[in-house]
Amino acid sequence: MSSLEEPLGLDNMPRLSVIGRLQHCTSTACRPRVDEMEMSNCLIEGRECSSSNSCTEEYGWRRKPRDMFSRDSLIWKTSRNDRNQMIFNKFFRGMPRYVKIVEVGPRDGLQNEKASVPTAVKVELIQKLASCGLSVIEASSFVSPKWVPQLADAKDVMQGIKDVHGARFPVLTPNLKGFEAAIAAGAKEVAIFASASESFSKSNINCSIEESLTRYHKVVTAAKKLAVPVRGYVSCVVGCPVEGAVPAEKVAYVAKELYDMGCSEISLGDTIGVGTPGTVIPMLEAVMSLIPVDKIAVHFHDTYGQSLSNILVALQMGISVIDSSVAGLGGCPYAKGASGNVATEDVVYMLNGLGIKTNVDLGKLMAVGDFICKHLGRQSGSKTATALSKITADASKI
Ligand SMILES: CC(C)(COP(=O)([O-])OP(=O)([O-])OC[C@H]1O[C@@H](n2cnc3c(N)ncnc32)[C@H](O)[C@@H]1OP(=O)([O-])[O-])[C@@H](O)C(=O)NCCC(=O)NCCSC(=O)C[C@@](C)(O)CC(=O)[O-]
Repeated sequence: MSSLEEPLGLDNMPRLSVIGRLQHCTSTACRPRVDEMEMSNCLIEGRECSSSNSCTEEYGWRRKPRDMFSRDSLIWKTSRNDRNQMIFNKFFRGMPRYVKIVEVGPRDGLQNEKASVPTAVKVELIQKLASCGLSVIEASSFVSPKWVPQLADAKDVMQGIKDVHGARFPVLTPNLKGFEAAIAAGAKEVAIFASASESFSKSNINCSIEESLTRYHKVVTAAKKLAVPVRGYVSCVVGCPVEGAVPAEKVAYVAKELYDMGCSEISLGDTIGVGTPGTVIPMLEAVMSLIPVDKIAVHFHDTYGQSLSNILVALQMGISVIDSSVAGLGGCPYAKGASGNVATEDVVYMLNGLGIKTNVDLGKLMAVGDFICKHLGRQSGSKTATALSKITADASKI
């Protein structure tokens, strides 16, 4: 594989001298405009910044490129490792060293498939995913088969994976009935799913937010008695297909309710994938003001191609649990237009490039994506898998 095909890691970041040369490039197209360099007001992340101090401290490279990269400058003289460390500190401080990926393909991925996937294929999919090093794989849902017929075989799936080791296999439970069925089928972990939007709560689980919280309280109480960990989802954390923008305070409220009732982890779902860093950051800030960051997971759908940028800001904010779906499978039957989850392959590729460990074997994962896509008769939703499969037949070397 050529160097271009590997994710760019910190060790192979372009040297600052190269960036410096780019800054000095004489073409008018790329030379910083004098008015950009000299003006006392500059625009940072879309907002006006009148203080020249904050601009030069935080974004000095924008205001004074020549000084920063001149041959006499400190940066020019420091060793390459030191320079990379400086870059790391500037952009990646606070990012986790290890990220737990929660693979939701067998549940979120398959719940929206038109064609019914045979139980044996689901079981094989889960086995293969576990062999990639994924430590948490959401296996199915114990929901009403009238509502989600695609997962009506949840009990059989649990039976089929009872001898699969090395990963945890939580399942979704919408009520006590689902919880009891899940436990009887051998589930050791469950997830409950509330919404930050009233309309979506009604269409997804046929009750209001408050009613769902009362229902979930009963599930968590029953789970506590059996020492079964419960994950709590909040859907529509940025936007709702019916109501539009969802206030961050509402998301924080529902997240806190789930946390206070005893959920061990809160996954924040951008169900219809409308979030951008511009809306995700304030939403995460609101939740993080009420819940410890190490209890928060992010769950992005890639409808508008924003997932990776949203994940990057979540990482920068210290979040270390990311939900994703092999081959980008997925979508919610009750959220019209919602596309698949962010592809696990794309997440792993980005995390590899950032030097963040996941313990997931990308080559094996691509093969699993290939396996399920062939069964579904569709192309992979992963850009990484699509690109790398064209380049190398031996993906295990990645
Ligand atoms: C919540 C209910 C059950 C309410 O559904 P309901 O119709 O209001 O419930 P009900 O209590 O009136 O029961 C109706 C029938 O369902 C049965 N029933 C009742 N509960 C169960 C159960 N657990 N398992 C099996 N059967 C069940 C019950 O026994 C009865 O059967 P009948 O007497 O008519 O033969 C229904 O709305 C439902 O199952 N909804 C689930 C919908 C779903 O799975 N949506 C996708 C989840 S994805 C998501 O939420 C987003 C997420 C998590 O991925 C994150 C993100 O992307 O944002």
